[in-house]
Amino acid sequence: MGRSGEAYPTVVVEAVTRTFQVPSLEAEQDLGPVKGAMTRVGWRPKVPLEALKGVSFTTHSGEAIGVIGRNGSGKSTLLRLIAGLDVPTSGSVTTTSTPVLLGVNAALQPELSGLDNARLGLLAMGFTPEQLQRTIVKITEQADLGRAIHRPMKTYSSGMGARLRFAIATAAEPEILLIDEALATGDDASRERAERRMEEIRERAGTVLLVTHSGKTVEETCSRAIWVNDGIIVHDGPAVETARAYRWWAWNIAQGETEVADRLLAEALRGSPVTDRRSRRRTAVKEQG
Ligand SMILES: Nc1ncnc2c1ncn2[C@@H]1O[C@H](COP(=O)(O)OP(=O)(O)OP(=O)(O)O)[C@@H](O)[C@H]1O
Repeated sequence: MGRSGEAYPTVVVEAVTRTFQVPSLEAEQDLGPVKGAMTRVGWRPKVPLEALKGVSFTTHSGEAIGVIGRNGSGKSTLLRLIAGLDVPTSGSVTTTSTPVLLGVNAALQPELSGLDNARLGLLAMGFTPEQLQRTIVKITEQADLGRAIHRPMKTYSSGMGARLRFAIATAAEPEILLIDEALATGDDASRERAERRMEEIRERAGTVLLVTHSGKTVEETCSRAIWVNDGIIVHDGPAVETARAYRWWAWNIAQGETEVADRLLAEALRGSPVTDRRSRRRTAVKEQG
């Protein structure tokens, strides 16, 4: 929120598309008799892959927004575009300040200790030596790795690495924090600490965008959620409502109930509330009993 307490826009995504040109064996089949000659000279036919097909939304100060969707739906591509690590094929992304992207693969050095990685991370983010001293203490507390902070990062479990990355990225107190699945690997205690930290960032009028497959994480940590499927936004609304609609759809996919899933997707796209018929049936049975 601004000084007046009003929420203000922090990220504006307008009609964004992103098309990748990807080599495809399928396209090679279509070449017919010239296929052998063409591929022998090292040429590989490419097909366009539309990872994002016209996505628009605006985030505001003080919002924590979950971006949910199944594998390959376009979530990470969207986050990379907002971070400025990639450019849209068409459309635009505008941000009020430089976002900090915290990814599971954030570039930390496996041979260096957690502490040295934290120092390097802060220097890369432009911290002065005095600021660095103060912030290192905060990172050590947030990561809560005990003496392991002095060990090389290559000896860390994936959850320990995730905790350190989260602590480094949030120490910068960014106005816009982008998190790609980093909370998924932590245990309950570290997830709670991470959630508290996200809450602090929101309270300082920051915006947090969290990419995840987990509808549950979104319900627990976010105020709003954007459900992305096949490069388009299916639903953008309150976190609990959107995450439940997504989870119910994903459950039906997992059960092989594709017709129900297709109907739910169509309803969500139309903006109508997605009915959880399963829970309604259970309630009815309970009432009868
Ligand atoms: N650099 C790239 N080159 C070619 N195709 C890409 C590239 N990055 C992403 N894609 C494709 O774009 C689509 C969306 O990928 P993206 O990584 O954004 O999905 P996601 O929703 O984050 O998936 P996941 O949940 O599995 O991480 C996928 O079909 C993927 O194969």
